[in-house]
Amino acid sequence: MSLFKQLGITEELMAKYSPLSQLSPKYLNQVMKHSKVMTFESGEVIFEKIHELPFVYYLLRGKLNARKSIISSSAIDAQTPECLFSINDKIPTGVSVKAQSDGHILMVDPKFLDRALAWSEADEKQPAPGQEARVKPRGDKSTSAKKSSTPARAATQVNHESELPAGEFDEEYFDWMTNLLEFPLFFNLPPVHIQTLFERFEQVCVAKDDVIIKEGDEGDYFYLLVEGRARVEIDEQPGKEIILSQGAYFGEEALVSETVRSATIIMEEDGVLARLDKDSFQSLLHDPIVNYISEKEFKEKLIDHPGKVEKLDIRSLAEFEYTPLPECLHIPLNELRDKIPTLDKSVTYCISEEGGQRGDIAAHILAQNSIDVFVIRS
Ligand SMILES: Nc1ncnc2c1ncn2[C@@H]1O[C@@H]2COP(=O)(O)O[C@H]2[C@H]1O
Repeated sequence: MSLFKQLGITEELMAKYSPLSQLSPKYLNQVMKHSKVMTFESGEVIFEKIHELPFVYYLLRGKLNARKSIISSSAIDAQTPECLFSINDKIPTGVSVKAQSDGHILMVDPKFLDRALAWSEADEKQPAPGQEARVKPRGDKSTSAKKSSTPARAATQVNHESELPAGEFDEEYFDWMTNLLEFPLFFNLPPVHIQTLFERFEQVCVAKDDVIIKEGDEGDYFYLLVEGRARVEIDEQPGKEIILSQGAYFGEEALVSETVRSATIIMEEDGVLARLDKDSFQSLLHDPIVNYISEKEFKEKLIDHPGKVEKLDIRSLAEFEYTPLPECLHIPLNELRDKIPTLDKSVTYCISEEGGQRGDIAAHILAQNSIDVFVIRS
């Protein structure tokens, strides 16, 4: 029997802990697969004058004593509600931790947890049923893009004969692309990137029922829906109808958060896509859109532009309540789209570091809505 089973460490149990409680079952399962258990006996020294904690630690059973100095120490007890959060903030630099009883700790890989949270949050974006594209098309609806005569069956099996060589778009298509560049997503692009962007986009003809992206697959391309409609299907939300129409784009989340695809995208009708490979997306779209600043630079901005710079925390309510950030606006990532109208477009929002990779997804959402945004990273 595995140690997890022996100690009763189940997904059901871990779903009570924060922020693990925000993960849908499939992501929680993955996080647990990337976790380890540490058992300890009463009197054992678990951490000796610790400098950096390599894991996120959850005390599941037992009592610990964190000792700063001969006169200063604090108890950590698995039975208390505060242990439903990680105990990392109770073990600052230089502290030694001794077990007061037998017990065990779950050690979670912080990077993997961060990704899983970003990935899970992305899954939870729930636009109203039948919600249309995030980017509305402008210009002529028609396009003379060449159509595939043989339907493609999957993203990896698209009919390559139907692709136009990179950069060879017909005139009408080029107009459509030019219009697209007026949309907020492309606002911050350095002009030099625009031409390269045209060159790197590949045009792909697709047929009704083609699976363009499959949930759980590795991210490879970013897509624009040039013609036709597509359906978004999310395993965790069966029956929910999300339709993307001409002008929409998709496939950015796996590339932004470096996780697998958060949804399946299926063509509702014959259509045309423009796709950009991962590296080009990263260098031509992601990097110019998601700008990072340090905490020091953020503070300088606050002084230089009084009232026009605000820190934004996109963590969940539970995380925020447990470790609130002073003077910080809090909007959980899964509510951000809905709250866009409440944001002041004359303000630059700086997303706090605590949100990890979810901050990058938030930056994309804000940038798409013409809001100036930075992500704070040390
Ligand atoms: N709720 C949603 N509404 C619209 N598009 C979505 C939604 N969830 C996921 N997507 C898109 O579906 C894509 C699936 O692949 P990615 O995770 O790379 O990026 C995802 C988004 O672009």
